[in-house]
Order: sequence, then C-alpha cells, then structure tokens
Amino acid sequence: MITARGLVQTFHTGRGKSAKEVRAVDGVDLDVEEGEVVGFLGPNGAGKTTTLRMLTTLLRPTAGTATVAGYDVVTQSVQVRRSIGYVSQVGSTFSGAYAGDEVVDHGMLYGMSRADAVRRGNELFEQLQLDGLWKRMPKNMSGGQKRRLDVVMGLIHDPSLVFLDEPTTGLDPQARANLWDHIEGLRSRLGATVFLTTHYLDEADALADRILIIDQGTIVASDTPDNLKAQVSGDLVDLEVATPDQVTRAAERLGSIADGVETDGRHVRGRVQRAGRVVPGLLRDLGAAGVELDSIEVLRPTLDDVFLTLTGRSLRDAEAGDSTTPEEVSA
Ligand SMILES: Nc1ncnc2c1ncn2[C@@H]1O[C@H](COP(=O)(O)OP(=O)(O)OP(=O)(O)O)[C@@H](O)[C@H]1O
Repeated sequence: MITARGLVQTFHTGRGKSAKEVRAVDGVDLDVEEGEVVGFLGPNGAGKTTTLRMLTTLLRPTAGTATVAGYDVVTQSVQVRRSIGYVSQVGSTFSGAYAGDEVVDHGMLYGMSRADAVRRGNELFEQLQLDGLWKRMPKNMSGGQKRRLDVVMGLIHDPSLVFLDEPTTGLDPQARANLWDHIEGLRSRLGATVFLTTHYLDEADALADRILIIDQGTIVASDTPDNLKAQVSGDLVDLEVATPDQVTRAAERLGSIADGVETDGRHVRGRVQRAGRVVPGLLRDLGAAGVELDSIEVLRPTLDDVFLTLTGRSLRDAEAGDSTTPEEVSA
C-alpha cells in the first residue's frame, strides 16, 4: 500500500551567514502492507509530519521515491490524493458554512453523490460523538469537536488508506478513547490501512500492528510493539524475598536467567526475555533453593524504554530538548 525508498527532504532556513540546511527527512525507506495499522513514532522535529506530507503529495521529495496505493507521489499525485484520506496536524480550513455542509461538500469533491455524502456524514457525526452539531459552524466548536470534525472530513469518502497526523492531540481522554475505537474499527470493519503519527506511546502501543520509530530524519526501528519491547530491553522481574538472608540466593537464581541483576533491600531485580515463558521455571527453581517470596512483579518494558535503548535519549527528554523554530523557509 505504501513504499518509500531513500526519501529525503531538506529545508533551507535563514539567510547569508545564518543560512542553514535542515535535513528534516534523511533517507527514509518504509513499506506498509494493506490492512496494517502502522504507528509512526518519534519526538518533536523527528521528521514525522514532513514524511507524511511527502507521502500525501503535499511536499515534493528532495530525493527518493514513494508510491502510495500503487501510484507515484510525484508523477501521479492526483491519483494518490483520490485514493487516500488525510487528517493533517493543523486541521482543515473551514469556509464559514455549517459543519455538516462542509463535510458533504468535501465528500462530493471526492465524487460522492450528495445523498451518499449526507448519509455517511451523519453516520460519522454519530460515531465521533458530534451528534447535534451538523448545523454548527466549525468556528463555534470546541477544539476537541473541531479535531473530530477534521477526522470526519478525512474519512467521509471511505478511503481504504488513511493518514492521520497526531489525530488525538488536544482531545480529552474520553474523546481519545472513542477515536481509538473508531480507528480500530476502520481496520476491522472496513479493512482500511492506517498510517498514523503520534507522540503518545500508549496510543501507538494500543493501536498499531507495527511501529516505525523515526529519530532525526531516519527510521531507527520497525517492528510490532511487543517485538520491539522484547528485543530491546526484556521484561523486568522484581522479586521480594521474605527475609534479607535470602537475597544472595535469590540473586544467584535470578542471575542464571536474567541480565543486570541488582538488589535493593529485600528486592532482587533483573531483566529477562519473555518473562511469561521463564518465570514458572524460575519460581520452581527458587522454591527448590529454599527461597521464600513475599511478592513477584513482572513489568513489561515501555516504548519509552525502547526509544531510550535505540537513541540514548528518552522520548520525553528528546521533546523537551527540541527548540527548532524555522525562520524563513524554502522547500
Ligand atoms: N517548512 C519548514 N522549513 C524549515 N524547517 C522545517 C520545515 N518543516 C519542518 N522543518 C524542520 O524539519 C524537522 C522535522 O520537522 P517535522 O515537522 O517533520 O517533525 P515532526 O516529527 O512531525 O515533529 P512534531 O511532532 O513536532 O510534529 C524539524 O527540525 C523542523 O524544524
């Protein structure tokens, strides 16, 4: 459904001595299969939006090639646009008509009949909890309502490939959960392919079949959330032994299957690959060695652990450290 090879985008900022070239996307290869939900994850300024803008034909690649739904993003941009739905990060611009009319016009722009656009628009308003707002002007909607209206606009023509740029930013938790359900439904009910960017690790984890991590314009990982977490850091097993004199024995036993075993009071911790498979054996082993446990906890690694291992920075620190503000710009 989507392929990209060596995609590059450079921007030129500043003038004279302060002129600078920014390689926003620096050689991206990616493949997305039909029916996949792919989460595109990375800190602020990593190149997510720029990649998405190239794939949706809004920005011409400086170098490299990409096809979307079988069409070349440069030479067949019209066909690409017809084949996709796109919800941009900045949202749609609305003309001052009623929300429902905007949506219907948008559907008709994609070749839908008025009746179909009205029917589908009503369905989407209901599914995205915008009921009763058909005759409201978008400028009089709350931020969250407007964001959901953006999503309706992106989905009105039932695209089989949808690009969503940070779709849940600015939504309250309930609206976010609702949109997650909707995105899951796009795949399960309609068999749609979804490519979404997000800063939210839990969102990527919950929704995506596969996660692509981008950092400084380059893809640094691509795998299922579980595989990424398993390969990169393993699960943390935390044993709490009943009495301090058992700590050494517990550490020995855990050390036979875990990396980086540490002790802290009556706690013994270490990382193991696929805890579900090895913990039953560990418990038998501890029992046989006469170690008595007060508690055992297994913590799955988070995607933040994955990001930290891959880049040496936490996703949150990487974001906090970003202060790039483009001045004058030419693509
Ligand atoms: N029009 C532009 N002119 C100059 N630099 C730009 C332009 N657009 C993006 N950049 C720079 O390119 C880099 C990648 O930006 P991009 O918006 O793709 O990142 P992102 O991963 O989508 O970030 P965010 O999560 O903040 O949306 C950043 O350093 C950004 O400042």
